Amino acid sequence: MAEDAILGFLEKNEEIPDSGKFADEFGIDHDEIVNITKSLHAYELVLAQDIKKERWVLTDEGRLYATAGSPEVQVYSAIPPEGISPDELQKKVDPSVFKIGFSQAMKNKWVERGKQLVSRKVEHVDDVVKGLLSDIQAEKMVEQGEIDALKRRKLIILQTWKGYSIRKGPSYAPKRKKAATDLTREHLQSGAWKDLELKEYNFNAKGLPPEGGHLHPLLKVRKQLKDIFLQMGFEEMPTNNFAESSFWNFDALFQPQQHPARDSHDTFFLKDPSTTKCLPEDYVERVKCVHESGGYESRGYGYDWKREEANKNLLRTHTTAVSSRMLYALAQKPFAPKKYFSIDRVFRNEAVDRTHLAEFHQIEGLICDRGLTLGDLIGVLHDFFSRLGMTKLRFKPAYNPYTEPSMEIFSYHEGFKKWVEIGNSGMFRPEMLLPMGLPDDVRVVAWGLSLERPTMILYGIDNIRDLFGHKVDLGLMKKNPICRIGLE
Ligand SMILES: N[C@@H](Cc1ccccc1)C(=O)O
Repeated sequence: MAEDAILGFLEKNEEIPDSGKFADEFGIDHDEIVNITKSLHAYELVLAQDIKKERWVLTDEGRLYATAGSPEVQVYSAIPPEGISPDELQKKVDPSVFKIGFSQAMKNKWVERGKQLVSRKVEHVDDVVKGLLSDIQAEKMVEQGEIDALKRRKLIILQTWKGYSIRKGPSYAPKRKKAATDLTREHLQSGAWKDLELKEYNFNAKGLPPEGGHLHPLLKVRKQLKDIFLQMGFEEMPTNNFAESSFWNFDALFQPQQHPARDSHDTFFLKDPSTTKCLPEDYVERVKCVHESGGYESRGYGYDWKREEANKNLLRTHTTAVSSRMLYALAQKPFAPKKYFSIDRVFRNEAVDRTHLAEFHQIEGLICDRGLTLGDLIGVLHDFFSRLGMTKLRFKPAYNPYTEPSMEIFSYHEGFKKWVEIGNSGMFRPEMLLPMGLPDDVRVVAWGLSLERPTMILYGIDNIRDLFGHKVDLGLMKKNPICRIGLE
């Protein structure tokens, strides 16, 4: 509308001498005229020249008096012909104008103060100030002396007004063709493409920054944990076999064959191949013996151990299966102390809910050395978890078939204001280590935790399913751009 008005006016007239007056005449907001003029000027449809004008405008206070009357007249008018006590008068006048109004009215000698009463000194007053303010509002000429007085009373201020004088430019046309940014399907269908003016490409414009990859929260926390283990001098165990035999997953860990965890309700057994063919026979024999009748100062479980049960293949239910293989391999060589860790996927046949999934990740650490004690385990757990930001730890006696003593690990969560269980730990039993062939003064302290639990705590996620598949919130991932932290 402003554009049509300007270009249309210049079709018949030489010049718009003052954009301000033009805006008033056509009833268009001056800011709009200014914006359109700038754009028309940039495309040389018009030539615009700056004009600056200074003019007096009313302050907020000035605008108030221009309608309600000056404070001195407000005070004068509040005084009845018979006079009034100062207290009464004060009650009748707006408190924001009373003081200035009263002193101004005294100065003008319109009112006088007797012993008890304030009374009018003149019969009639003109509101000169109000009149002057209205004149300034209407941009009428006002004498310099009056201007100075109003300025001193902060009722008016000088404002610089900026506008343009506008003439036709070299590319003037009564109507501007809008340059299209895209060639659309509509342009093609309607035939408008034929005389379409396309906006030129701006090769200097900054493009959208390209998005690099981002680490999934689980990968990010896995990386942090891996770094912690490496800083503490741990070696990573090979964890690539999700499929494992019951032997390494349970039997080698002195987990009896009737244990409920070995039920198909808790464990996924493989159909094909359903059994393993390759186990170290003499070690299997020692494991069978320790389950059935003990040895190494143990009484064993006293049941009939079945090879078929140990042969059954399954999806590993914990990464302690990896640890049992590693410790057995270690026992086959002259003894050297070791610190091992693993972080990988495990599987449990569990009902899925907001805190359980049928597959998740386990973090496992173990230290194998002569003469280790429970104190060593507690010490290393404090070191490990404090590197994750968990400094307040508590331990609770627990039971695992393969550790004695065993401890659940709790950490105080400042946000939840409570102790939350974060892992499980213990010292591997002699019934597990001695059949492997480890020297009898070698002790192994170990602990395990899920990767999902600390990730959920760190990212404030309360449903484990939000960490998997299409449910992962991209906003969450965008917190971890790969370029900054590096892919492992
Ligand atoms: N394997 C145990 C964790 C653990 C590892 C090592 C020692 C003690 C406990 C679990 O699945 O919960």
